Amino acid sequence: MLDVSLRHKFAGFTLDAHFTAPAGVTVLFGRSGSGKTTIVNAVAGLLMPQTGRIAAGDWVLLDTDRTIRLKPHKRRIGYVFQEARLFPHLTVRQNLAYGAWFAPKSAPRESMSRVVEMLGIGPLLDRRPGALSGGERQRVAIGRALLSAPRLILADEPLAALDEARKAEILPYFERLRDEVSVPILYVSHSASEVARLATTVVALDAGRVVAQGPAHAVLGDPSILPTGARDAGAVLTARVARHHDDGLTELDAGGLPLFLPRVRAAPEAQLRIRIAAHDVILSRTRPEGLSALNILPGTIQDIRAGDGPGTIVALDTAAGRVLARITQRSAAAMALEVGATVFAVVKTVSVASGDIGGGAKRQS
Ligand SMILES: Nc1ncnc2c1ncn2[C@@H]1O[C@H](COP(=O)(O)OP(=O)(O)OP(=O)(O)O)[C@@H](O)[C@H]1O
Repeated sequence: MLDVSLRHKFAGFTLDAHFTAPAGVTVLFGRSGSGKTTIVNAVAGLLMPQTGRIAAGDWVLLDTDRTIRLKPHKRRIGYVFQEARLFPHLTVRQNLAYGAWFAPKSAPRESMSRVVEMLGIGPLLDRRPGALSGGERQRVAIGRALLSAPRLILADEPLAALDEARKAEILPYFERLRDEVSVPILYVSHSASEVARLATTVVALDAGRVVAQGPAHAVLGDPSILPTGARDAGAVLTARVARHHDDGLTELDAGGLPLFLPRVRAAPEAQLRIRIAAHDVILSRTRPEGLSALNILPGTIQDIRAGDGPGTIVALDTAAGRVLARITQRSAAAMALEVGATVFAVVKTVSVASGDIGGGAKRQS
């Protein structure tokens, strides 16, 4: 468990952030300038906040009241940056061993063989970084961080420099880390898809303050938060793979409701997390018929939030979970939508991007 409490003033910007990161992935999520990097720098020890306390369990990194200020290299943090920053003259095996070299000898740590297996880097061990793809390099960097016996892993936009294919390659490894490693992971992102797939906990930031923190489905499903704006709005559902159909569709069971997606590579019974973008959802007052869309989720409206423009976000609770819909204020008025009303959310099967479907997530309540 990581506890962070920070206050720091720059000219024109005040950071006043307090949050707790339990096991799993805690994503610092907010638009540019909201304070993510300032927090990361304070946790890393590169910025000395005017007041603050940072502790990973009983390991105190900073406590300005008690004048505890550990130097960056003493903080026992495993870093994963945008670029892998491996030593080019060392093999993958030697780069991994370098991480372990700095771990205190008595510290509990992951074994090299487990880390190699978890990240699928066995075949790469004798290569040098120059002979690896960007995604492979990043997996090695994650391994190096894990082998340093960290109290905390700090991942600062680790996918930002990768193209979509490479992101898709790395995300499952972060999912495994989240589900199989007990070290808390503090992960910075401004990508709603990444947050939806990875976050155990979301810390939403705005102008230096934490505006919400909690499980991903609760924070992303709250239309009053929207850390990166209404365009990015989208709720997260958890569902189980029911069966694969011959016509290329996968049928999920989402709280008893069937949800059809283009073929998902996951075994029957696997638990998935699915982000449904709010702009891909259509609302209807009556159950639609004669429609090409396969997914129709009945629900009850919980909240209606008009934006600055012509749009409005409608939040509804369905048996599958919270769904957000972004529609025009004109439509909301024409349909006389109100809290408590029953509506049907229509989600096109092909609109759910493969990057928005993640594996292994246990729903936190
Ligand atoms: N050393 C500094 N001196 C003065 N102001 C600073 C300093 N560092 C950051 N700031 C200001 O603090 C605010 C938060 O910046 P920060 O880099 O933490 O945001 P961010 O959420 O990480 O943004 P991005 O996603 O663009 O990296 C910004 O307004 C920035 O200009």
